[in-house]
Amino acid sequence: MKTTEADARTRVAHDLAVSVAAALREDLEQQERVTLVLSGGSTPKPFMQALSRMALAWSRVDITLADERWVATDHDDSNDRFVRTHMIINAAAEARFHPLVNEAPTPEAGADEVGQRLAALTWPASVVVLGMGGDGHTASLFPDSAELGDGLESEALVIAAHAPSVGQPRISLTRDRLMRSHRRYLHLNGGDKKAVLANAMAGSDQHELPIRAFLDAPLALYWAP
Ligand SMILES: O=C1O[C@H](COP(=O)(O)O)[C@@H](O)[C@H](O)[C@H]1O
Repeated sequence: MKTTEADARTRVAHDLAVSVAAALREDLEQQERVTLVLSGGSTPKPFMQALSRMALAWSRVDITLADERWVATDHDDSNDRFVRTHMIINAAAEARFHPLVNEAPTPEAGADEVGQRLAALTWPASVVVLGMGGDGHTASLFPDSAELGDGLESEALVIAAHAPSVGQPRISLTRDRLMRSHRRYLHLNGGDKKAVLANAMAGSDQHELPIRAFLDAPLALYWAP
C-alpha cells in the first residue's frame, strides 16, 4: 500500500472515530447508558484505536458486535479478541463489552442466551458501525448463506449463520436489530469495495448483495482509497 493510501485510511478512521464519539456524547446527555455496535474484520483496527482514546463517559457505554465467528475468544479470527485488543483499551477500557459468544458448542445452541443478554442493553443503539466484504455481505449476512432470508426479515435479535464462502459458523445481529439504531455508519477501504457499493446502489436484490438492505435509510459512508 502506498504511503498516501495508508495516510488516507488513517485519516478516515480518525474522522469516523470523531463522529462516533460525538454521537455517543450527544446521546449520553439524554440517556443513562448508550449502546455502540461495532464490526470486526481488518478495516476497523485504526478506527477502534482512535475511538478508544476519545474522552467521553465510557463507563456508561455498552459495546457489542454486529457479528462474530463461533470460535474461542482467544482464536486469531475472534472479533471478541479483536475488540478487546483494539477497542477496550485506553479511555475506553471503562466501557462494558458484551460478547456474541458463549460456551455452547454451536451458534444455534448459543443464540438464545446471547439474544437475551443483548436484549437487556439500551435500544435503539446510539451507533452501529458496519463493514462490508467484497461479496456485499455485512455483519454475517452472506449472499450464499441459507439463513440470509432470516437475517434480513426476522425480528429476532441474533441468528446463527453458515456460509460456504467462509469456514467458521457465525452469529449475527439481524437487519431488524441493526436498524434499531439512531445512526449507522459504513466504513470501507479500497477501490474494490467502492465498486461493490456502487453496484449495490444501482440494484435492488438484497440476496445478491446484502448491504442493499441498509441503503434505504441514512447510512453515513466513511471510505478511503
Ligand atoms: O467477515 C467480516 O467481514 C466484514 C468486512 O471485513 P474486512 O476484513 O473486509 O474489513 C466485516 O464487516 C464483518 O463484520 C466481518 O465479520
